[in-house]
Amino acid sequence: MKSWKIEPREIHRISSGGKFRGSMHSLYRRNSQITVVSDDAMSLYDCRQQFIQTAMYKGNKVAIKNLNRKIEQTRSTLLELKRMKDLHHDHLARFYGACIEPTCLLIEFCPKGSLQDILENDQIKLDWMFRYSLMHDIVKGMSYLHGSEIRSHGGLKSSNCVVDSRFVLKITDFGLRGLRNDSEILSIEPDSYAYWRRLLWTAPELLRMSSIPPEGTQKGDVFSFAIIVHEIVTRQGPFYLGENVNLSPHGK
Ligand SMILES: Nc1nc2c(ncn2[C@@H]2O[C@H](COP(=O)(O)OP(=O)(O)OP(=O)(O)O)[C@@H](O)[C@H]2O)c(=O)[nH]1
Repeated sequence: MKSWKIEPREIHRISSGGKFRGSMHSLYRRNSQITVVSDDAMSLYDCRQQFIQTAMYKGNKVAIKNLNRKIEQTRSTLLELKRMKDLHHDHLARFYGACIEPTCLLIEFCPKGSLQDILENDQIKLDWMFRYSLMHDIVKGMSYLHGSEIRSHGGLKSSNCVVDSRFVLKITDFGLRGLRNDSEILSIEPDSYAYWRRLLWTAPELLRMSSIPPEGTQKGDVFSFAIIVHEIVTRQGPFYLGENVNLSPHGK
């Protein structure tokens, strides 16, 4: 039985996520604290979340990842879909399954947005305990992923770390690389800012390859993790080296 297979009638699409209310609230988790300074901060959050389509599936709010091509039901694809469906961990966004027509993947939706959104939003104050707990969540999720049959992520970056309603960080966008990659690459314009930006988390030894394996490597994931740790520490985006350091090729 294909436990991962989802029928279109089971997916109830919704246009936008819920709004957060309250002018100032603090949320606690494992001795750490995040302070959301104003309602505006959360409105900004909601705007950023429109990038991912959401739906209800069996009473769960899910993120929908549309694929531009058909799921070819080869032995290896079927095996990986089953592996993905069977993978359960507190720090990995759950894979609910795939729909054949229209072709899409259904993944656990985390309402607080991505780690990148949170770090870029200076209305949100993060104390050090909270920052450490975010790093720790990534370590736990990645360590489980590396020990699983999926073996590596290949696209770990701060926008692929999402935060749930209890402020637990979960890693998303892993596995099924063969299915996702074409759709993702096709939707990015070559030589655009987005095209180059996604490579900021890619390890140099992979960048040197003529064709980067979509599933990456475990060592490559460790490099990506280090970039994320730097982002969490500086809150200035990847590769920030201080006010007066310009890494641009045109910088003096
Ligand atoms: N709020 C929220 N945002 C999510 C969730 N999953 C993904 N996103 C965001 O939705 C946006 C689009 O995600 P994707 O379709 O995976 O694409 P991408 O991350 O831009 O591209 P790749 O990582 O290269 O696949 C990104 O900014 C993600 O951070 C989620 O569960 N909750």
